[in-house]
Amino acid sequence: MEYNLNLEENSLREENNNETSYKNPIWVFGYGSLCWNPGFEYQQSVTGYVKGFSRRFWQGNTTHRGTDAKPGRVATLIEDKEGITWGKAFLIAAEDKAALPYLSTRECQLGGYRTYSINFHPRTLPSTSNNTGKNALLYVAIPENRHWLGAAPLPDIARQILECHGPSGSNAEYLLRLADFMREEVPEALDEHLFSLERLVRIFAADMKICLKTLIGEKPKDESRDAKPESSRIS
Ligand SMILES: N[C@@H](CCC(=O)N[C@@H](CS)C(=O)NCC(=O)O)C(=O)O
Repeated sequence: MEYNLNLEENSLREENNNETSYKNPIWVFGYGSLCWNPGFEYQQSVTGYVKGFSRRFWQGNTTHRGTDAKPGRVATLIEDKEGITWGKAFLIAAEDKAALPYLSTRECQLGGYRTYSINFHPRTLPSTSNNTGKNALLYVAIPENRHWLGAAPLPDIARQILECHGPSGSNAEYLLRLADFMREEVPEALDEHLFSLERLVRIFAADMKICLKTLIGEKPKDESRDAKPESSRIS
């Protein structure tokens, strides 16, 4: 699958993976672990969405939620003309010199993602008048990368997620915290792929008498400068 990298409103515009500083504050849009575990300092965050893409657990991962022997599955975006993907955008201060190098290592070097820019639509901040949203960096794994796994039957993906674990924790934590983020932040949004996987993981865990609470552990602390304690409901 080739991404149409031309400069249409909803397309991805590739950026230099190694760009580490910008003259102005810059938005980074997260739609996977960045939603609940950004791991970098930011000035503010806002829930929002991107158009023209859907989220899929089609990216393999051996450095955070899996191993070389048993790769896990993490989120990426695929082109979908009718798609809307909700996530969270983080504003990084222009003088911040740590966040982008951190993200480049975490996402690109370790995860096989590439850096793009896209228009995102904040839910609460006033979008620009012509409703094109705000420009943001985001990290997307495309099929040509070395970790790509691609589509598979949902039960197979769910079993893989339930079985895998890596240096950052269980693959199940990754899935369930993202589902939790969506329920808490965007209860009205439907993400059939995400919630079907969550349902299957919960069913398989019950069948195998796996305690998900133990598998998931404590939620990472928020790095925002005005961190508010967040409820982390995992049952
Ligand atoms: N780029 C997506 C996905 C990012 C993602 O999930 N990356 C993984 C694999 S490189 C990661 O950083 N995981 C950290 C973790 O699982 O705690 C996002 O915006 O959230």
